[in-house]
Amino acid sequence: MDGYESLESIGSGSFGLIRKVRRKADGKILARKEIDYRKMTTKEKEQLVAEVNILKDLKHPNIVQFLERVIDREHCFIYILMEYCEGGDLAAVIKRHKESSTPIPEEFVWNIMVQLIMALHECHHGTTTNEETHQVTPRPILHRDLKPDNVFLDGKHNVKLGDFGLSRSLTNPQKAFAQTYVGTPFYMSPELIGEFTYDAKSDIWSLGCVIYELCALQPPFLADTQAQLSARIKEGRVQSLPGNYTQELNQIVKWMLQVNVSL
Ligand SMILES: CNC(=O)c1c(C)[nH]c(/C=C2\C(=O)Nc3ccc(Cl)cc32)c1C
Repeated sequence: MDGYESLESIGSGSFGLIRKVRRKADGKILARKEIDYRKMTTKEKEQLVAEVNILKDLKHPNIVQFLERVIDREHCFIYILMEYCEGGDLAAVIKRHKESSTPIPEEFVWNIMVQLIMALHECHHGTTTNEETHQVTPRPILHRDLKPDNVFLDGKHNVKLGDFGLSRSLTNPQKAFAQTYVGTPFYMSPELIGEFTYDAKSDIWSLGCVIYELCALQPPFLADTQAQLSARIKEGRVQSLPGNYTQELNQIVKWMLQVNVSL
């Protein structure tokens, strides 16, 4: 990694820490995920390969841009260079507003929601084009771990969906078929609890949880145990947003958190 100057650590992602770095050639600031693969299981290494293959195929203004992957075999490290998001993650935004007891402005919530819908549309309905044949193929990708910690902000209020460490590419786009579920329990969708399967609707459910949390400054479903949380999620009873948010926003969140919706 001689071409980069290491700066401070800025967080942790799937498999490793995230560090701010400066590219020596042009001074550009980037984010670098640093992964020590000595301790990784075979399955984790496969998951990491899948993450890189998914990330490098995704080019969209609302998805963190992958730049390059570097393998340091001498020290058993893999480095993933990605765009820097100076605004940090949404979890920190929620924490700041919760600590100061100030609601997040509705305008900001709509802005986040629209941009995350664009990012998820690119994941779920994106395509790849073969350079030789120019054949266009659907390339459905499930994020599977959408949560405030995985949503980042650049310096211009642009929203960037990040950390595809648990994402999956659906090889057969006709079948929105199941994938084994992993991810953050608070944002687990009802279909996961039942059959532990995952499809595009589940990312929409997680989006509903993120938007709800931006407004209520806490997740829509809370419990002390996984069993209690699962029961509450399957029941699907969601409190309305705080009174300062409009009925329109309330309704959209309720639609995204509706149990047994078949798209
Ligand atoms: C306290 N840390 C931060 O404010 C922060 C900042 C300024 N940037 C980040 C994170 C990322 C960042 O800046 N670019 C990223 C690309 C991919 C992933 Cl998974 C994360 C990032 C974070 C967590």
